[in-house]
Amino acid sequence: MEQNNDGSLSQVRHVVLVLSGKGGVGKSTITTELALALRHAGKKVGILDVDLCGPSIPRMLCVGRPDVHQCDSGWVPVYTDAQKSLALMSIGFLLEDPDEAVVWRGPKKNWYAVLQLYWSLTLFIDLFSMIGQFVSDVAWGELDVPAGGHAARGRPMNICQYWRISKNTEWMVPVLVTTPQSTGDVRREITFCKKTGVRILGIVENMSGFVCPHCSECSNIFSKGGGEELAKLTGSMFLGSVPLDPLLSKSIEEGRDFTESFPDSATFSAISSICQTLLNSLETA
Ligand SMILES: Nc1ncnc2c1ncn2[C@@H]1O[C@H](COP(=O)(O)OP(=O)(O)OP(=O)(O)O)[C@@H](O)[C@H]1O
Repeated sequence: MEQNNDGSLSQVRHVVLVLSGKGGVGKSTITTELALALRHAGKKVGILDVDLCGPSIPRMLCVGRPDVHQCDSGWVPVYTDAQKSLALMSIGFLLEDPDEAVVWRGPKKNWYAVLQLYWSLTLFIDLFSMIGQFVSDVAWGELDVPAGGHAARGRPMNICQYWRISKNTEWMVPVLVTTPQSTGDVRREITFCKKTGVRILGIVENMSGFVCPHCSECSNIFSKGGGEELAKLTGSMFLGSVPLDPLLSKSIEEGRDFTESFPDSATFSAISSICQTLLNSLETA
């Protein structure tokens, strides 16, 4: 397994894991938008979507459910552009129906019984170590930044543990996504990262204020600044905040590239600024 790991990720410069303490706070959105922003910055990027509970990144990038195949070095990711600068591999590509129970498509079908068993017992640990193997089973080729492993909610840290076991801790650079008020859940993830020696790249506060679709003014409908506060409290870097923007959710629903469609928006500036801070931290690490 380790050999495989080294092979498939040997030409990948950085691995950034996008985590949160709970569901629905915008892991997929932040992963997708950061990947697109990195691509705009001229980087070659890959996304690994390991959200078993509802892989949504293929929809966000408008790639549907292509038939994926394996080459000698693993699963061949799907490229979202002609220049092959944004690669995507999603666990959803291997499922019969991503909207239904976990049932692998094609050759992975023999996992079905095992997965069903683990699913019903909610014993995710072995399931996630299998996801860890999935990470190393993708033939990424040469990439600057795979912006995520988008980790499934629930037990994302099992993926970190897998990497630790694989002696690749230096790749583990989590970006933690929080909403302004749900910082307690992320705090637990930070504690875990610190205890296990996993380096934290920083915190992103998502849904930070609401952008009015009529006048574009941003109002703080919830409290603001929880992410920055948490960063200070835990000695982590604050990467920036992204507002709740109806134009962003519309772009995501329609599979359109927000960074291309709304380059003059404040939300785009926020995403670009996070992307730049991320790149600087990765380069100076
Ligand atoms: N900044 C934002 N502006 C507008 N809509 C957003 C923003 N962030 C997330 N959303 C919307 O919120 C919903 C949940 O986001 P997303 O799927 O990215 O969360 P998640 O943490 O990946 O969820 P899950 O844990 O279920 O996988 C989506 O409909 C997404 O379009």
